[in-house]
Amino acid sequence: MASTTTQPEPFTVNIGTRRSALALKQVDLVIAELSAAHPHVRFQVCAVSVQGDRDKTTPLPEMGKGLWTNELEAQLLAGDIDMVVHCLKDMPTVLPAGCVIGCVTRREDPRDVVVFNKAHVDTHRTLADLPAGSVVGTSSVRRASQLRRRYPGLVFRDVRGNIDTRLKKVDASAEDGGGYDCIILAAAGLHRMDFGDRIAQYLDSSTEGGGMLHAVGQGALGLEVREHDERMLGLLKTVEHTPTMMACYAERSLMRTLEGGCSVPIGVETAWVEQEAEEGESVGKKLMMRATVVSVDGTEGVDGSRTEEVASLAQADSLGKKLALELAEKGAQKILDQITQGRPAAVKVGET
Ligand SMILES: NCc1[nH]cc(CCC(=O)O)c1CC(=O)O
Repeated sequence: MASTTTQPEPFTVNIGTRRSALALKQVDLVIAELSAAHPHVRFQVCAVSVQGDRDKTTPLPEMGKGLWTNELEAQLLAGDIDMVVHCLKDMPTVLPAGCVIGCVTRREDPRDVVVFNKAHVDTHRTLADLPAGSVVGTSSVRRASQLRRRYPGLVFRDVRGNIDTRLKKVDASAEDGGGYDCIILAAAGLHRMDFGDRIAQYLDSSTEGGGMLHAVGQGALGLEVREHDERMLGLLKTVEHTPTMMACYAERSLMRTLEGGCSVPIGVETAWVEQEAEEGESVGKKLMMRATVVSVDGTEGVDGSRTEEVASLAQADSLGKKLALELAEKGAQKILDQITQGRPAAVKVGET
């Protein structure tokens, strides 16, 4: 008797996304992973422009937290779409009721990088090569604050737009002068868009001459679904990258505890560290996390790190909370209160 295997019934999943080239590339990457695991599922991409795409003039810190996510989450809760692919770093640490992060996929390089305008590519390799008064383009308070602290002679100017727009703006500076000597971007976005050849310098805690810590969740993709949608939750389990999910959980817990938002100068770095197994001890996995909170003008900074065994999301959450409380006691809360209570920061991103 020939055995017959019943093929699962095909169905369609509607995936919500922003319209930017990076967002569409990221959805393609996720669909490729999901299709390999679930060949009977069809995927429909539903792209929309969101507040952060439409409003290109208001400085990001003044636009609130859900500028990249709110409209997509409304479609998810209305049942118009089944899932949303977000850049995890753009997701507020508290989600709307009824929404959950179904999974986090394998992380791209989480570091920030330096891209010089074309007039400098043969003479400048690092931020340390820039003379005082050079102009660095970034709309990120986190990036500007940390770099003001390490390179007090540099000038910071807002640069808005998607990756290709920002690359065009920095390259236009080579022709028309003014503009930017360099801009700061995420390695992940450039790698995914095949612009890796524009990267002159990677920035992290080990950068000679001064680097920076990346944004919470940077380089990772968060796949958001309705909290009781078991079919979607089941699909996503097959593309989850657990080490990334746990590390990002710890990072988001730190930011949630410090009540930061996407536009608050908090930087993090996480790494899984092997631990020597003591005689007879089971070898667990330890997660090292370092974090920094810097005043907008770069004159004050609080840094800390903590390493703990993390084998569950609860332990990841606890690590983030503990490090956040350590930073708060060391003075981070005072810095954050100055920013969030609307006290005019000494210098704002966008002022030259
Ligand atoms: N809204 C900006 C944004 N959100 C996510 C990324 C990079 C990709 C990622 O972190 O996964 C970027 C671009 C940048 O910071 O250069």
